[in-house]
Amino acid sequence: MHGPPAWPLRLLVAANRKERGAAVGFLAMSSVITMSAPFFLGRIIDVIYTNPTVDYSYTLTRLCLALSGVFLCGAAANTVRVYLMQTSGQRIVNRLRASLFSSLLRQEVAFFDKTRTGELINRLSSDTALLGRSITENLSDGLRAGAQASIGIGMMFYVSPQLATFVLSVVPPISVLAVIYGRYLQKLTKVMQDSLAQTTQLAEESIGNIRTVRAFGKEITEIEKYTSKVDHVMQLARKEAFARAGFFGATGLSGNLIVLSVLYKGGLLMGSAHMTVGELSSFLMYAFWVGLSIGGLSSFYSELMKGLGAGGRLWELLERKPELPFDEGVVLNQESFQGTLEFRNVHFTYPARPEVPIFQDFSLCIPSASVTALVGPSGSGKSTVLSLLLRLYDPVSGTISLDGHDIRQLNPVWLRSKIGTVSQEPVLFSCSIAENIAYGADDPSSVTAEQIEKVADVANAGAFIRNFPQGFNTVVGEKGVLLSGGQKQRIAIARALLKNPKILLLDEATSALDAENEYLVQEALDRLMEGRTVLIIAHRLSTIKNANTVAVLDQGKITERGRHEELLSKPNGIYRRLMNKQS
Ligand SMILES: Nc1ncnc2c1ncn2[C@@H]1O[C@H](COP(=O)(O)OP(=O)(O)OP(=O)(O)O)[C@@H](O)[C@H]1O
Repeated sequence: MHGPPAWPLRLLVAANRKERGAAVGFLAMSSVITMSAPFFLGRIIDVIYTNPTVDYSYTLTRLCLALSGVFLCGAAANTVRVYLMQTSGQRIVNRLRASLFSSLLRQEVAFFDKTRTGELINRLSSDTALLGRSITENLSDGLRAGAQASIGIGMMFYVSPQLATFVLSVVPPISVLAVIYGRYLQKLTKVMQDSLAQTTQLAEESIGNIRTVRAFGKEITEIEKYTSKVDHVMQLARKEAFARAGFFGATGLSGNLIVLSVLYKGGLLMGSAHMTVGELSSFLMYAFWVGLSIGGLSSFYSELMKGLGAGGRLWELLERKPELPFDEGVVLNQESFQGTLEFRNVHFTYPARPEVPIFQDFSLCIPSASVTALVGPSGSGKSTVLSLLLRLYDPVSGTISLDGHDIRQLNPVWLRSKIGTVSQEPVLFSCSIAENIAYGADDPSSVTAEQIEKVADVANAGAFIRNFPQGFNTVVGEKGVLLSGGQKQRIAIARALLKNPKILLLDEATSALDAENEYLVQEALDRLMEGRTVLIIAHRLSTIKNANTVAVLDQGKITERGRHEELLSKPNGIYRRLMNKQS
């Protein structure tokens, strides 16, 4: 098991104190009442047996009525206990989910390069529920079984110490069996939850990419892959079922054997007049309850082991410290913030692929309030430059600075709040267009409809949005599938306009838009770029020609830098070759 074993208990302690106290109180009450029943029932039997007292029917009625009242209280206490445990259980699951989600979203981007979405979703939905159930409802049932077993055993000794000693010599072997079974279950659950996580991963990927799956006609392949994953889960479930069946068979058998041995030994004791029939009946009922409670305890134990099996992975994720800081560091004041960016002797490899160097001695200055166009062959690392500026990754060595401050010293949340991005394939959320645009603001709820319409107009998006029947309330579908590429881009530009950042990172679309769309997007981009520090991954000649500087990225470093015409005039320049190839 990972992490300190006491942590599920910590979670439990975190649940509402009053509720917990009340639940334990009601638990004690219902257990005591349930366990007093056999004693009084034994008394009643003795009353029935020794019938010829004067007040026979009066005593019997009174005893039965009193006992019914007590049972009623017991039932009420039990009802409240179950209710409280169920609600506090859900609260713990919710809290667990919220903390896990919050821990996940703070992780560095490299973590998501290595971990798959479906797996994380499974941890969030299935593992949390399993663990939550195991430490609440199950714990409550377990406590009850424990309380009843101890009271029962105590009462057995009270009623007949001789018989009790005889019976209890049978219990230890069953406990050993339970421990072995629990260990096995804990291991199995870990494998099972991992396997379930893989299944969710596969489903998430196929459903999320249904267009690609359909275009390649791979539905059947995907279905087969999914089925085989599900089959694997089934195999594991079968193993668990087998162990469970054996275990429960064994405990059931030993329960019956205990009852039989009580009857046998008790019969002998009664024959030698050491016990009354009422006492033997009470004892039998206690033995029966103890048997049931021990059964309950073993299922509690096995459920707990399952919870701990699922909990180990959750714990790893909950406790994981992001490798890059999330919201700490220096914040530059408004006056000293200019927006000059500089890479100096940067070496970089992706953490997921440390053996492949992307940048070696990469240096580049991006002056404030000017446009720098970045060009270079495909795969040369242009998008990586943008990722490093957003501090999605840290360089292996060298520095990246903003106005002379190493960005590793700056607060990443502040840094990103000053940077706007529009990528080739802008990602929209499956909400309304207005909400998608407002996403750019620090506080989306304070953005007015007028502000949204204004930026949409500046981004040349207002007209087409108003043409939709639902206007700005049109829902764009998952990742914006209900919009065209050019429309998505203009919405992304409006979003960036609303953010109004000093620094702008743009990735120009390579895919050709039609002339009309192209013009509208270009005009919107030009308006967006005005007065900001811009780094643009440029593909279009017009963008390159208009840039204040063109930087050529090749083989992990900037090889040439200057205006378009200057670079073109170099006879053997890489830029010249690149441009020739393009045209
Ligand atoms: N998250 C990642 N983990 C590991 N390697 C990556 C990652 N992202 C990109 N790479 C690798 O880094 C190199 C540079 O990729 P990058 O996307 O920066 O190139 P690019 O110049 O923007 O390419 P293009 O013009 O085709 O978009 C590529 O070889 C790519 O395989």
